[in-house]
Amino acid sequence: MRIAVIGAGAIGGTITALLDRAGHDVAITARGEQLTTISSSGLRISGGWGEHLARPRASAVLDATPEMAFICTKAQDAADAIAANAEWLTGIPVVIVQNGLDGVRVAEDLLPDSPIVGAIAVYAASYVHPGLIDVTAAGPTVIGIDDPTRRQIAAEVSAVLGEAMPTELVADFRGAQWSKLIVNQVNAMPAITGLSAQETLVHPVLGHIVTASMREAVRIGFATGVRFASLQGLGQTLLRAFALAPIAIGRVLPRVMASRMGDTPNPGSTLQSIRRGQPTEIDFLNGAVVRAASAAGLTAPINECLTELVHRVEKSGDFLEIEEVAAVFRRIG
Ligand SMILES: NC(=O)C1=CN([C@@H]2O[C@H](COP(=O)(O)OP(=O)(O)OC[C@H]3O[C@@H](n4cnc5c(N)ncnc54)[C@H](OP(=O)(O)O)[C@@H]3O)[C@@H](O)[C@H]2O)C=CC1
Ligand SMILES: CC(C)(CO)C(=O)C(=O)O
Repeated sequence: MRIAVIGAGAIGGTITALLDRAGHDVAITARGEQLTTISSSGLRISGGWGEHLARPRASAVLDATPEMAFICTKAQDAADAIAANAEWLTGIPVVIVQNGLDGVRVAEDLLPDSPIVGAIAVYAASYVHPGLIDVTAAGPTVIGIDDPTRRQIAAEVSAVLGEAMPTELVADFRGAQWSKLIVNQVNAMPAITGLSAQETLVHPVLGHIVTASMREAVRIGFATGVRFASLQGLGQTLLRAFALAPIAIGRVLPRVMASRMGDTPNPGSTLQSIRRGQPTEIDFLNGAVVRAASAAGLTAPINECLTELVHRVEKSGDFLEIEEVAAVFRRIG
């Protein structure tokens, strides 16, 4: 099948390489050194799904209409990326592989004549350098079948992607997005400290703060009527217990998440943006929790503080020492 991937980073690179390995004709949009390298030497994947050197067609924007497309940018870049390729994306299934809550709506607004399918990557990948993506933890791609008019198309997307990597269908995509938003509570601390997600989750002080932010996000979810769908072991029942439990007991959850990430250090996608000097997605992660709280007349001070600290590191380029982070959170209680 002729498939396009927009965004040649960790997730777009992984999808491209694995679809290429499965025998599909893949075109990828890329920029700068990543474009030059993929065009000259191909795109290599390593890690959880083995090694493969893919030879996709690479260009700055698409130049033909594929039969299916995957949008794999960070949330803040999706609108520009879709707009730049819109003429080639009209009328075909477009799959938005993105964290946060907004991806499907943004794509639907820009591509009213294309069936949009929401997807969530539940694996971890790192952009190592131009031409090389490393899968640090394998896992499924969760695909939404919540819209009955697009259920068949979502099933086709799952069948095609399923030839390349594991997929799961989920009826409550919004609930799955919220569960992933809770998982993404692990992203901020690596971006603030420069440490891996595993290091921050097991650290006595940083892990405590992540547990508190996660619990705050879960509580905001419940307070605003979210039904958490089952994703990575998280779901309504476990998260209800987590929301009520004292922090000392809740600490188990981030520790379990760290052990599930395995031994390869996972920087998370937010620290990867910081390392490349790019704007982060934090306004769509912890920031989404703050907005959900505010819309319901509530506050989410821990998520607000984490969002601000990530923006501080984004601007300065300097990571915070653990003691500095601890002092900030002591002040907000
Ligand atoms: N990495 C991970 O382990 C996981 C990531 N996710 C989610 O997947 C999504 C993608 O993340 P990830 O792959 O890590 O992000 P990356 O930053 O690695 O990749 C994003 C890619 O999009 C490209 N891009 C940015 N703007 C445009 C544009 N206007 N037109 C075309 N391409 C553009 C970037 O190019 P350039 O570098 O030139 O700006 C980059 O290659 C995010 O929502 C993330 O939260 C979900 C699960 C795990
Ligand atoms: C779950 C996690 C942390 C996997 O890397 C992720 O979704 C991300 O990096 O954005």
